[in-house]
Amino acid sequence: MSCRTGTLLCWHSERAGGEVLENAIKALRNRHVDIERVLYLVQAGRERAVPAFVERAGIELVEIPLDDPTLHAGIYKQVCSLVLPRLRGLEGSLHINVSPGTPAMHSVWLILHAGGALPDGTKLWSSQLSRETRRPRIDPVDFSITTYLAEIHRFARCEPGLAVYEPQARSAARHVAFDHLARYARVIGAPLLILGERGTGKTRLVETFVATLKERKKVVTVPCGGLDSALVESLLFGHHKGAFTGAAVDRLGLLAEADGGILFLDEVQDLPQAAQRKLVRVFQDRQRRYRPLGSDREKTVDVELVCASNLPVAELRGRLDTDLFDRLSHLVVTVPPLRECREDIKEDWGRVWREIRQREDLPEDAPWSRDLEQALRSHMLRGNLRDLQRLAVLCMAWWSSPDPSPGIREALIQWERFTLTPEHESSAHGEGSRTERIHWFRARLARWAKEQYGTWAAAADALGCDEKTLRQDSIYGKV
Ligand SMILES: Nc1ncnc2c1ncn2[C@@H]1O[C@H](COP(=O)(O)OP(=O)(O)OP(=O)(O)O)[C@@H](O)[C@H]1O
Repeated sequence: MSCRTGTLLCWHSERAGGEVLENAIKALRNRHVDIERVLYLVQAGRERAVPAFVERAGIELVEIPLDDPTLHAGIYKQVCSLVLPRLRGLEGSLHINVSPGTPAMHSVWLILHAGGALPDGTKLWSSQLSRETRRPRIDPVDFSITTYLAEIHRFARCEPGLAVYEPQARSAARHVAFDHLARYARVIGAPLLILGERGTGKTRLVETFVATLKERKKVVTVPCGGLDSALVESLLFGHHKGAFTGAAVDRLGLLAEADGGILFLDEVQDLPQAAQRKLVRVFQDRQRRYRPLGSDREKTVDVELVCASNLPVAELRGRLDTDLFDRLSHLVVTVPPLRECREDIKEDWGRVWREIRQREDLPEDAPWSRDLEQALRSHMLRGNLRDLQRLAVLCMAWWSSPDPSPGIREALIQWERFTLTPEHESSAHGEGSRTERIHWFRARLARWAKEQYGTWAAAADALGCDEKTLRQDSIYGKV
């Protein structure tokens, strides 16, 4: 039988030494898995305990700094940042010997596996010496738990070009939102309402995460703001030929089109009142009954309802039919604005960049510099992901090689000059935390001075500061 080739991941065993690794490789070969590459993980500072053959055999030694090898969180964090990146673009299969190391090290492999963080098809193995024969053996670990994280990762791998949020958000606000989303999306038959400012990615979340979590591939998205109120009922519920003037042929309607999937009403507050009332009746019981226009027979569909709105909940209550609001307000998730998720901003920026980047001469990974970091960490980002998209496009337009810094600086100035939120929406004292307001004020002052005195040098002179400070200030905050 031919051998499959693969990569083996294994912690160094303090107790049993290099034998564990050698035995695991042999035992895998007996199972027709030929290990070509080994990532041998050793706690930083313990390298001297690593057997000499590891170096001779060209094994990749990965030193992992750990304050305490019994703490799951520390191990998890280090493995995510030091080991997982090495697995990108892996050829062949991945095998993990979960046996060596502390129990916490052991369980982190299981957690990563259940969370979908490892490449598809990764195999977990448990190695030991057979009690009877004293020969090495290796057994598959059956740990086929799947979590919503695993499902989302799988989705992201299927659609690599599409930017989707990382399910393991770093910020508390996003983490809580995704946790709620995962719980609520799994409730079958209950409408889900997703709130959030413009550009927080609600539509994409529904079409990806929510669809995956609900295990429904089809999502029929209805942008309610653009519907013609005279035709909306026929559009949603369908009609029979001759139901009204102009109904020349039968129309199935979006509800029927969504059968077996999700009907997603985006900006639900813009749905005309009559259609809202009719929807309440459709979703009042599990049978989802409705009557197409001009028909005397009821139809039933199997549809999950998801709605989204960028209005705050109090305002939405005022805009929606009372019964529809009551129906929709059982399961509500608010996607936080980007300014409340600063810890995630670098990843967000990276995803936006990769999705927008089209030219081969631009780097695949988003640029990152002190200027960019400061701007992204202090800008109000009222347009959320769309602000990042605008910055990415500007950076691409001003890109300069081989040193991109001047172009990025210019892009930041242009970015700050125009904001996606109209001026009157921001208060005279800025918005957000004290630090954010101070940045906002400094940015306005710097730009005002530049306009007033003509050049950065003259403006700095007039304000009694250095030019560099003033230029830096100008790219912070929101005008
Ligand atoms: N996780 C993401 N990472 C990067 N870009 C994203 C992500 N999700 C969505 N986008 C992009 O951000 C933009 C805004 O996304 P989306 O339309 O889903 O937001 P929204 O909250 O529905 O906005 P609106 O309320 O204005 O319709 C889209 O152009 C989309 O391509």
